[in-house]
Amino acid sequence: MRLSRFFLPVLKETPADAQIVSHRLMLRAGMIRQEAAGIYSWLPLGFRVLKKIEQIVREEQDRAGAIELLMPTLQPADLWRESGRYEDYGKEMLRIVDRHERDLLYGPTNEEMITAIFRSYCRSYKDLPKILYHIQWKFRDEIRPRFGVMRGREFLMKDSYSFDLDEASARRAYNRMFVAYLNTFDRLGLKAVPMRADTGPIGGDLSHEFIILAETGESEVFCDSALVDMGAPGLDVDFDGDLQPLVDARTSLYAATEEMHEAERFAAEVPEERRLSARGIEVGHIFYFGTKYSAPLGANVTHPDGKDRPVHMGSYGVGVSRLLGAIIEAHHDEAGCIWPESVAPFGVGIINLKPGDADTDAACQSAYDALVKAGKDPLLDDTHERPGGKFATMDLIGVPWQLITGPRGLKEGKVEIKRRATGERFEVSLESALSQLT
Ligand SMILES: Nc1ncnc2c1ncn2[C@@H]1O[C@H](COS(=O)(=O)NC(=O)[C@@H](N)CS)[C@@H](O)[C@H]1O
Repeated sequence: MRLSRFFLPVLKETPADAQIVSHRLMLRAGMIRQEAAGIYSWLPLGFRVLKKIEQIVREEQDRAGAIELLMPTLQPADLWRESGRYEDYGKEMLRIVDRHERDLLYGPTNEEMITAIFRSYCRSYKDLPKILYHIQWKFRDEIRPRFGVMRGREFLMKDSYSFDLDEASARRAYNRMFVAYLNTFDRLGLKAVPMRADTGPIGGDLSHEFIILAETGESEVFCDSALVDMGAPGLDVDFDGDLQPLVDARTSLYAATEEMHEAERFAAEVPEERRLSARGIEVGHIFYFGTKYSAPLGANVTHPDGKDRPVHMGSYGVGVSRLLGAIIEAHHDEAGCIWPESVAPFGVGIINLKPGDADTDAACQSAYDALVKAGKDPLLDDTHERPGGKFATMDLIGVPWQLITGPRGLKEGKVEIKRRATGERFEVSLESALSQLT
């Protein structure tokens, strides 16, 4: 992409009302634009990152055996009357009446709808187990949307739903998602800690939140610090095998959100030097809630003994749009974002220090062509901005590598590459720069 043809409305000044660094940087870097409280347009740079995050979430769901579909954002109120949540959900629910005076709502989550889909087609234990998921926009009329996309009103969520014969089988689905989440957040460059969590409006009696430790996080959490560096299970995990030991290794160590925290247990179970209390960002939340929705909605299957019983279910959410904020909170410096290569909007930023100078233009073009060919998705700053401004913009938008070319360096056959995450700079020939970057 050539910057002169892109659409990157960076802001010179820091927006006053943005209280946390991820919100400030997303506005300054021209990634989002607020259209209303908690409702954003995703400008090209932010949208590129959102799609990369979404794709990694998708790949790890598929690896875990979940099947993707897509449900609408709008839902009939009658479904929620069947489950009894239409009234309970309260003011966070955006209720809509269509031209035929029918009650609709903008879905905050999809337990009812996915259960209605399941009950329409699945009647036998032979149809189980199933994990179905979609990646779809949700609406929750938060009383105080804040921190940019971190707590929006319209936000993108991956929500999966599992259907099993009984609790034992449902726990295997829960374990699949637990492991898939650890791998997902690891691929996003995040250290996510699974914590015992409250089940809230979703319900059930088994739930874990996946928390990124960050001082600007809204959640207060307490855990055994040994959990933080435990690493992810790895992409070669056998999802058809017994995942319980992997899950037990993590859930046997103390980790709880504020609502679930038990100070005495914390003191008794965790050696003092490993007691970590911190603030964190909830990027995922998984639940097992048995027949909470399948019973009222009549989602029954015939068991091998011929008896009909409601299926056992769980739901598993990831805050896809929230993850942009979480990744910036975890990876930034005073100059701007520092995107992990897996989700960076561009792989390499080429800076032409003197557009119009034949040698420099030629060097930039050949670097650009080589990087495109290598699938590195380069951004070429071919604008007539002064060099200082070019460096500042490339640092702000957080592209992991910069390739800087100008007439002086080229005279000595040199270009400069800079690693954004560490600031390291290397003066090398264009050839060796390209062999390093491709
Ligand atoms: N207002 C919000 N803005 C941005 N992300 C949000 C918001 N509310 C929730 N999320 C994200 O969505 C994830 C799942 O939301 S949830 O309420 O915990 N779980 C569910 O809705 C279940 N139906 C899981 S499928 C959360 O872990 C969080 O990362």
